[in-house]
Amino acid sequence: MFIGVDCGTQGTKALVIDENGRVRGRGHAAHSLIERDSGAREQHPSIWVDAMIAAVRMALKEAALPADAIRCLGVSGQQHGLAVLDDKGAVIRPAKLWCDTETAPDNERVVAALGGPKAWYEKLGIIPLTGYTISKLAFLAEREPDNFARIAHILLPHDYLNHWLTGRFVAEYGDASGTGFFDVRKRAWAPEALSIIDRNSGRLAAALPELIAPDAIVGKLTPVAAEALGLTTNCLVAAGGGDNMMGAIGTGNVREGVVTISLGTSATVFSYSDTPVLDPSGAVAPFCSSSGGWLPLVCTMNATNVTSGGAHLFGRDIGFVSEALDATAPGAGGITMLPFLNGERTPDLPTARGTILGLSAVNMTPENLMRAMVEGVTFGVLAGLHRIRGDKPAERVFMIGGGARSKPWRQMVADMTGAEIVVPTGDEAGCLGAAIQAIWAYGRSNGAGEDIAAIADRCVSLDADKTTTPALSRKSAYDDAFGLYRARLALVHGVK
Ligand SMILES: Nc1ncnc2c1ncn2[C@@H]1O[C@H](COP(=O)(O)OP(=O)(O)O)[C@@H](O)[C@H]1O
Ligand SMILES: O=C(CO)[C@@H](O)[C@H](O)COP(=O)(O)O
Repeated sequence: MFIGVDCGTQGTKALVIDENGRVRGRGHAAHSLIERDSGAREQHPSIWVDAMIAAVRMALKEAALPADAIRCLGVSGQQHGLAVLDDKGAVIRPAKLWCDTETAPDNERVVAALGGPKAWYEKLGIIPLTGYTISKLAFLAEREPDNFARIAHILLPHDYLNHWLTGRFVAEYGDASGTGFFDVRKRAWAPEALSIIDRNSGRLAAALPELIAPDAIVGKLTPVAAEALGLTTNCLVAAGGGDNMMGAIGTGNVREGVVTISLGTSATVFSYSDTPVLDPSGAVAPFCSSSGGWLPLVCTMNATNVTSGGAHLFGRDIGFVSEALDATAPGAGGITMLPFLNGERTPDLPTARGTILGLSAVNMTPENLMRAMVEGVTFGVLAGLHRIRGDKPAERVFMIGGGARSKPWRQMVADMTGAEIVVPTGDEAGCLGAAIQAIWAYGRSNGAGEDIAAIADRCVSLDADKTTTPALSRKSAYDDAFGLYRARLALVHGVK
């Protein structure tokens, strides 16, 4: 038996599976979020640990297995967050998250310091956008010098959890490729990027965790971790990775041609590649996969935070998202929402805020407004899909994340993209991917040579009830609404 844990923005999920991917138990615990008007979005790493313990214990209880049945555990984590520890291993301050836009001026400074976007593209293959880890380090150097001076360890969220589980400081390529101090072509740390932040960059370079391969074992659970989780110290911990990298594995997106859309707090679109995919515009993130290749990805910062916020605003629960979509027609009666509540990464508008356009006395209903929020989020995904696929339409797309639970939202994505939408069974693709990677790493540690694609083929199955066929009759209404969205985006923000 294997466990996959996914530390997302709004909560931690856990899944116990057998070696064929059959789900034996599941658990969940919510996270709180520190939000400030400045664009700050932060979480204390201790809440990730507490939520992981609660989610794993819940999943184990449902699985009703003895503690020693679990061979290996893998952790998937929200990307880009910065956890900094001092030389005693204590957390210095709350982690700034992937959706933190307070660091927008720091990112501008970082990009300029190496010679601008073109120089970044040529030297490291990546152009930092607000949200990547490097601007968070620059923020600490500039605005919190006392905290900055104490940094002895730099960790991403899943690295922090791996450290708590095993005592080791390690990172793997996929998640590390989203830091901005990583050379995505060479798959190695890039200390020259750290020298932008601190002339004494040797100190920061020494604070980086050791890089390990995605099929490596980090170590065994420490006695403290084993006791807290209800497992034994024989349980191994796999490398884990960023949540999109694990979502890729959990949808079999480990070979070319597969496309995945994730509707979590963020929305992402990604598709595996055997070779680096580098974008001189910076809009497609040139990340590495956690299965041995690369994972070009487009991320928008505003997805289910917008839709759940909307439902809350109307005094309703999350079911209102589906109800409103069922009650209204494509185009939301002419209302467009530019949903940039957190500022936005794609398009690159970190200091933007949300806008609603096209209201009239007739169309201004809670249902139309809710639909405009969902459409605004989904148009961002559609634009991302076009960037990833160019003019090659996708015939089939995996949809994952909390938003994939909504039937009419799945239909909307099918209708807009013209693709058949499929959803993996088990509901939690990030957890499933982490557990599949754990099977892979456990096998390797025992001398087995099974390929990750073969394990994914065995473990990923489709939830037949959720397969959704596009309705061509709605396509032109969505094309018109997308045209209006783009025109209004250009009008308000001057971008295409
Ligand atoms: N049936 C549903 N319809 C629409 N949205 C949903 C539904 N179920 C869950 N969600 C949304 O999914 C969110 C959680 O998604 P998840 O992928 O777990 O996010 P994260 O990984 O960022 O924490 C919830 O906060 C909620 O907004
Ligand atoms: O920043 C990115 C990807 O580059 C986000 O996708 C985060 O990884 C957060 O994921 P969710 O909490 O939305 O799953």
